[in-house]
Amino acid sequence: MTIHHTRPTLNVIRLANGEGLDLPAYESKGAAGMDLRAAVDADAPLTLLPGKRALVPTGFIFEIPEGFEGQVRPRSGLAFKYGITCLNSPGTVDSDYRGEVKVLLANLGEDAFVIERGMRIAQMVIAPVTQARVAEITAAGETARGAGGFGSTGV
Ligand SMILES: O=c1ccn([C@H]2C[C@H](O)[C@@H](COP(=O)(O)OP(=O)(O)OP(=O)(O)O)O2)c(=O)[nH]1
Ligand SMILES: [Mg+2]
Repeated sequence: MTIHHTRPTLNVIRLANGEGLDLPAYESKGAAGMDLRAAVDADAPLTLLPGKRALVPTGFIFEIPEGFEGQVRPRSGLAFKYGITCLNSPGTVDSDYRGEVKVLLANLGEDAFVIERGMRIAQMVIAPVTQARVAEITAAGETARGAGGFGSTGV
């Protein structure tokens, strides 16, 4: 992949429960997201029953650079094979958040899913964001679309 811009640095702080875990990493040269690993106890894998959700620790604090966000997204393989997804997808990690990043996994499959320590459970995309100024006005500007939406152009 040709990098067309300066790569921001993501500072990470390893927590006690992250001891020994691989750093979040891009698994291929052009991967959009870095994979996040489950920091569950090695002796106590987490069993996610069908229809249930769980907040899974990653073992790290991330200092998301200002002007960016972390988007926590499902891994398509886990979704396809087991129905495992991120309930709040995409999860939002704010640049001023200094707590442990966690992944809200949900099991939409039919079978129990066991999450072992170090398993790659989700991926995080670092994406630029803009904070808009909010300005209240009295009438919206006219457009051809107007108020048409939700299928107004056909399906
Ligand atoms: O998948 C996620 C989503 C969020 N967070 C953390 C980082 C984020 O900065 C914070 C707040 O997330 P969000 O704004 O989505 O949740 P909220 O319900 O609005 O909580 P808050 O009132 O703390 O903003 O929770 C995670 O670790 N993982
Ligand atoms: Mg919030």
